[in-house]
Amino acid sequence: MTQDALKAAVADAAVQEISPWLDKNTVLGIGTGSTANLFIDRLSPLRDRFRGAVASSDASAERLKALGIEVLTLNSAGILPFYVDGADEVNAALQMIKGGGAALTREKIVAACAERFICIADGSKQVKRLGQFPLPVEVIPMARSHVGRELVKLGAEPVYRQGVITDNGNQIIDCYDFTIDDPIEMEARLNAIAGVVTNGLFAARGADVLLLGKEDGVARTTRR
Ligand SMILES: O=C[C@H](O)[C@H](O)[C@H](O)COP(=O)(O)O
Repeated sequence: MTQDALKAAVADAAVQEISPWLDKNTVLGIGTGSTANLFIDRLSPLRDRFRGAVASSDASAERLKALGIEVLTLNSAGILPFYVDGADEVNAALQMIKGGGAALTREKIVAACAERFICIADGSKQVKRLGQFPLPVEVIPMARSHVGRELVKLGAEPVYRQGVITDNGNQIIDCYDFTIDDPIEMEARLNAIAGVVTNGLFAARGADVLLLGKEDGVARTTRR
């Protein structure tokens, strides 16, 4: 199976996962990226069964609207029953690295408002140890060099993601060759650097359910 077929399989599985819980008041949290896009596409035939969605990026909001799904602001939506999103890496504890598409900050905010985070990913995203994928850090532009120096002190090799401006008007630094022994501790340490908006470690608040696409089917794991 191709990677796209595995992504499509987990998008289907996520629709099945949430479908029994939909009603006219349901507002869903929706992530960003190629896997989330496939989920959005599969959600559109069900649009009359739920109220709408909060999107974690302008791109996802546009896709939802184009398919006739109402997009609400997070402030008007309140607590969301589900947040469905992809990941760049996910470990056995369902902690993740996200932000390959630069949407990490809004993803973290929408996920924080969700009762259940459903991570949908093809099998290539599963890792024993987080950090082979360069960890994205969103920074206030004037702080970029300062944050870069602090990241070097923490053992990372920071690389400015040229030409990328986030939906929040900020910049991204990717951390290469980064040893992450304790994801929860590192998530907090990085967020404490002045000028960091957030980082792509989703460890303190990992996923609650992982739907992982493999050759022999979709494996469902819940957080222990
Ligand atoms: O900023 C982007 C998000 O964190 C994505 O969820 C992540 O990069 C995975 O994207 P994809 O489903 O395209 O692999």
